[in-house]
Amino acid sequence: MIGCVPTPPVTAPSTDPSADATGLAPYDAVLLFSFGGPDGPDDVLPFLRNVTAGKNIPDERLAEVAEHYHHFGGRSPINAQNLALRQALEDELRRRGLDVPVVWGNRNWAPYTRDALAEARARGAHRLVALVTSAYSSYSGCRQYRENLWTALDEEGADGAPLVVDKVRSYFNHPGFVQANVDAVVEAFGALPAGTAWPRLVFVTHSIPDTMQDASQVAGASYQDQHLDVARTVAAAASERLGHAVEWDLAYCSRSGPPSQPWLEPDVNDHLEALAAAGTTSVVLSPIGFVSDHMEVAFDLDTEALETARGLGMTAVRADSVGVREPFVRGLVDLLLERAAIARADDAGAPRPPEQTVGDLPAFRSVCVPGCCRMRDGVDSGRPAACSTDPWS
Ligand SMILES: CC1=C(CCC(=O)O)c2cc3nc(cc4[nH]c(cc5[nH]c(cc1n2)c(C)c5CCC(=O)O)c(CCC(=O)O)c4C)C(CCC(=O)O)=C3C
Ligand SMILES: [Fe+2]
Repeated sequence: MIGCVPTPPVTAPSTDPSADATGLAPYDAVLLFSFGGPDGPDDVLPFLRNVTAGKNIPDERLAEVAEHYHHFGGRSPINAQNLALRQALEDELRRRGLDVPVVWGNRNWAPYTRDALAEARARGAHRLVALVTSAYSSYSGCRQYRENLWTALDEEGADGAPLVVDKVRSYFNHPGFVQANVDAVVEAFGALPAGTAWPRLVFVTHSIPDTMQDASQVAGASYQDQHLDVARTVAAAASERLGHAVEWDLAYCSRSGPPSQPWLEPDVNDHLEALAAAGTTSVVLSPIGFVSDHMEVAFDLDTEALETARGLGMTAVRADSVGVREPFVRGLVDLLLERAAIARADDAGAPRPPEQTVGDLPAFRSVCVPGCCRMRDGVDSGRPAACSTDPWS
């Protein structure tokens, strides 16, 4: 009936690829691969030392970040969130008749990557597919995970045949991730108190050093451009759902280098001040740079940025990150199946299947090119990394 046509979903309904009998073959386990976080006050300092080893982070910044964790009882929400995601993935895999274990490992805290690989081996796995809990490509969200994985594979496989691990592409422009963000933004608009002025939508992500931003372009589109692509797509879909044009910006949080080192700007707090000065009285913050409401969201946004907004007399609501929202979890399982179909095509020397995307950018590579996401423009981090065609891997 004309006039009752529902808004087309961002996710194009697809035939369920798991209907194909090959399922996740050649993979026999899934690695949920994350950052890690402290489980109690005694973990905070050793965790921070793990994260910042070899990094140029001033001591004052470390002390300040330790305080963020202690403010929440010395415990990051990230581990419980990863357990919930693992459960949601297992449930969705079972729902589709895909019976493979999901093991969980972190770069910076227990359970470590190496332990997860050992668990997968104990459960009979030989070849794993890894899902990184970072949707975007840069040294921090791609290569650093692959370097850690290379080391963990080397250590875990020291006494026998190493496991093989392939990685799902950076999935910022996968329909499931985008759809879950659209849903969260639309809900956040609905959560503003009645009578609030039409808000500005401020997308937020983790700041990175300008040098890392420059280096990220090797992957095809820079870290910043990946976010701008998602922001545009989410804002357009949200405008359509809300029946009103949404004006948006991209701002950054969690900068941590020395002040002399340029990082991506504007900082979300500075940006809120600029918006207030220009007459904006209400905002929705959408943390598109993060997949769960971990410490960077709980502290930098919910504690700091919302406080800044209140101090400026603004009405502010934070949209959820994608977490275990259904379109996101479904999308991750679609990505696992997509990666398996790519592996089968590559193994057979056959053409790869099409990959689903939304927005203006193409699907990112499943196997990174040499030097992908290297730390500094023109200079490799000098460490071998898994899941790439680097000559040493
Ligand atoms: C792009 C990006 C993501 C998103 C992609 C992804 O999710 O991977 C991310 C996520 C996270 N970052 C996290 C925590 C920290 N990040 C730090 C430091 C840094 N992050 C960076 C970038 C990113 N970080 C960078 C360029 C640095 C400087 C040092 C370096 O070059 O690596 C530091 C050191 C102290 C500080 O200076 O803040 C901490 C404690 C947690 C855990 C939260 C929890 O515990 O709940 C998570 C999920
Ligand atoms: Fe990469």
